Amino acid sequence: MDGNRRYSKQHNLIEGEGHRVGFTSLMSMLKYCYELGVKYVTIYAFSIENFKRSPEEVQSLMDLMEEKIKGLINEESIVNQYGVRVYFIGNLKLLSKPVRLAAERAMDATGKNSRAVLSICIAYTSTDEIFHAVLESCEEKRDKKDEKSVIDVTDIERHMYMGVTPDPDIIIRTSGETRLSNFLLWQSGDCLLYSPPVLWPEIGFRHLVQAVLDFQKHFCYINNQKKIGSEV
Ligand SMILES: CC(C)=CCC/C(C)=C/CC/C(C)=C/COP(=O)(O)OP(=O)(O)O
Repeated sequence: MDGNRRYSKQHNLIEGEGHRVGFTSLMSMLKYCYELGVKYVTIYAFSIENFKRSPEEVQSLMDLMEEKIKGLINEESIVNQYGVRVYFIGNLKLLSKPVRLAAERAMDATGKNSRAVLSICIAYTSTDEIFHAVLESCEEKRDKKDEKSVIDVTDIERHMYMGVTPDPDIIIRTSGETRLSNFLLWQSGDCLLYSPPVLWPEIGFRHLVQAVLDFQKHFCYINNQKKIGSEV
């Protein structure tokens, strides 16, 4: 969700307002996704790197997160309207207690929803996720005194925070940026990156449709290549 602060500046809004408008865009995009039948959506809401922003900005973002996470479990929220199970993904120990508790409550409250899955990456970076997964895999081997003492890829994947969802088909990053910024590096090997030239608060239905069309074009090409036996 790139570009919230630039949107604030461009529209002479007070600092932090861009993130509020960004949250409204997020809710609209989720509604479009669920209406189109997208079952898994993962959002990059706050990276471990984001903790390096000014203490005031971090605090105001955490306050916003707490407020919005609590709102997610209201009866009329999109999450409940569409039967969405929510996961918070990342190094949740790094969050303040109120945000962590709100996240845990939202995961509990939506635990029985099964029509779609929303994974919210918060205090997340991909390298941190991979490091934790490798560490936990090694500890598991050590504790179980497994005769097969070497870890393999399936061990690491079982311990990924993202183990609750399949690998993504499309990553959408706004404001024309084509960097992954430490997001889903392990999971995005075969993924389309779509980068519309708008700030996150300006994203709309047409961008989602374009992303899906690009994806379909890309995979038609790959499937045709497979049919004629070429290397992809
Ligand atoms: C509960 C829940 C899911 C809440 C989400 C709240 C929300 C909209 C968070 C976005 C935070 C963020 C760092 C956005 C990136 O824009 P930026 O600050 O990097 O903007 P810039 O690219 O213009 O600097």
